[in-house]
Amino acid sequence: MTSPANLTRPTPSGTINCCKPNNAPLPITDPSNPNIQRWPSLGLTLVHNFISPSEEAVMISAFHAIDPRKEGKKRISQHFGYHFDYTTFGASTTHFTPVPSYITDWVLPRLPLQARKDVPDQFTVQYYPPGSGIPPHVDTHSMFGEALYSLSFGSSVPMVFKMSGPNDARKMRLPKRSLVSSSTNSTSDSSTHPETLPSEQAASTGQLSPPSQEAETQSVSQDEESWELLLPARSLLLMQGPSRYGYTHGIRSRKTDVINGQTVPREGRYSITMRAVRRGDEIGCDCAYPGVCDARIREEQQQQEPGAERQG
Ligand SMILES: O=C(O)CCC(=O)C(=O)O
Ligand SMILES: [Fe+2]
Repeated sequence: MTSPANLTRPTPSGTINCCKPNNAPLPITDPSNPNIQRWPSLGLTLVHNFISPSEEAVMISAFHAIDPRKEGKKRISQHFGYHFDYTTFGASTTHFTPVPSYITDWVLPRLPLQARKDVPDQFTVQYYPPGSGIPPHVDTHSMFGEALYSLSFGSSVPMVFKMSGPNDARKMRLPKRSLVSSSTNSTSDSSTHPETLPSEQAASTGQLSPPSQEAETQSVSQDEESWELLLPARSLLLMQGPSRYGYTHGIRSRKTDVINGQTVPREGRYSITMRAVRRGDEIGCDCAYPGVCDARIREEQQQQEPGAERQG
């Protein structure tokens, strides 16, 4: 399917190129590949038909071979690749869950990579039962490479984007809350969940309104500055630049979506979030969004600690 992504919410004018009728950002279709849409000012790329329907069916079966649950309200996560090490605040070199062949054979070789260091080595496969979502958040800046990938399958869903503001910055400075989704594979204890990064444990800075079950009830706010991007089944979303560092993304918990003017019941959706773990000296961030940057928040908090060395 190559239909254009459906943008159903308005965005404020400003740095984003907007369009009528809904004032939402318009994509540019790659002249040499109609499956690829880009929003250059946001750093977003959407690749339609990234996997085939038969590959999708195999991936769904593989997920449920590990966890048969399909009902319920909770997002279910499975984790593959390198685990986080809370002692080093980086990736463990020993704690690793083998990555399934559907990822190594079908997904990784097709990723649009800017650089070799962007090759993801941490994978979160999630199942969203119908009606469930993920609260708005910014994926941790310092611990992962810039390129964040999300492959959707099973069904389509609108993802909500919103430029972060003071309220998001304030939330990121609150003490950590429960963060865990329902995880079932042997490797999916909360310490390996990418939503529970060391930075969050220490400083509650990993993600905004972290994607906890408790927070699932907290719907993504319906305001004029947010807008939705329909992620079709079998499409790959790449977030870089402003969409990676400055915008929150999330999925509203709701039973139906309005897609192209039609009310459509939510179906079960799967996604694979793919990230490249940063190690050693690579850990850090100098983005243009310090309000929601875990590296900056950590610096602030270190300076506030009694006995911390103060510069100047
Ligand atoms: O399900 C998705 O497409 C996105 C999930 C996400 O934002 C995350 O795991 O950080
Ligand atoms: Fe995310």
